[in-house]
Amino acid sequence: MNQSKEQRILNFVLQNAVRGDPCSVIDAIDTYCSQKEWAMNVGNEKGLILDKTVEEINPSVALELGTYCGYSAVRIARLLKAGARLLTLEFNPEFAAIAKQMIEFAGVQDKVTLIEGPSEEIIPQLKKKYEVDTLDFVFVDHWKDRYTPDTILLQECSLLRKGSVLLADNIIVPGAPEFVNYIRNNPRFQCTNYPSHLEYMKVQDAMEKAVFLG
Ligand SMILES: O=c1[nH]cnc2c(O)cc(-c3ccc(F)cc3)cc12
Ligand SMILES: [Mg+2]
Repeated sequence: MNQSKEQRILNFVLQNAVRGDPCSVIDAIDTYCSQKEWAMNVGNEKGLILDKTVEEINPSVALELGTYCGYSAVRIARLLKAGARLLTLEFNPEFAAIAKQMIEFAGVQDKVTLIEGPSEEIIPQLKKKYEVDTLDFVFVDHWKDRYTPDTILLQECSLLRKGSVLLADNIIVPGAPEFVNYIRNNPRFQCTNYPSHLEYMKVQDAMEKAVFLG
């Protein structure tokens, strides 16, 4: 049976990166996806904005919506302090299976909990089933139509506290205009826009940071 693109990305990492070295995994994915096959990893340009945001917050508990192949999970987890953890949600079983292997190869599996399923079902379980109190950081990078409902759901589930930071990818491409309108007009969030480019392309994209004011 033909291999998927995601399996080809993983194979390239297994053959070209160093087991236990998250940076080599990140570099291998960026090399493959910029030279061989485009894929929707956040990439190295927007990845630097993600890095700086994570370093600034130094989160104890982080959530990622949209794991895909695990590129940003590895990117975030490599920066987490001892004892800190990342929960990452992926709806697509094939993507989740690839990401699991990617995260383990990178050696960050002790910091990452990969949860397979729809975000609208998992978010309400985070407190009781996954022992989350509140979230320090949320990377929003799943399906644009879920950005707003899941941001509302996070609030309804009391998962955000004063100072919780959301960072959303793909504000321009594919675009999340309804989310931008919601978050920028919501007095409970302080927003900052970070212009950048679509991963591996000379196309304008942007990330939006939204600090929950409580
Ligand atoms: O669906 C997406 N989820 C999360 N991130 C994405 C991302 O960074 C880029 C894109 C994307 C962008 C342009 C295109 F022509 C086709 C797909 C989709 C997602
Ligand atoms: Mg994205």
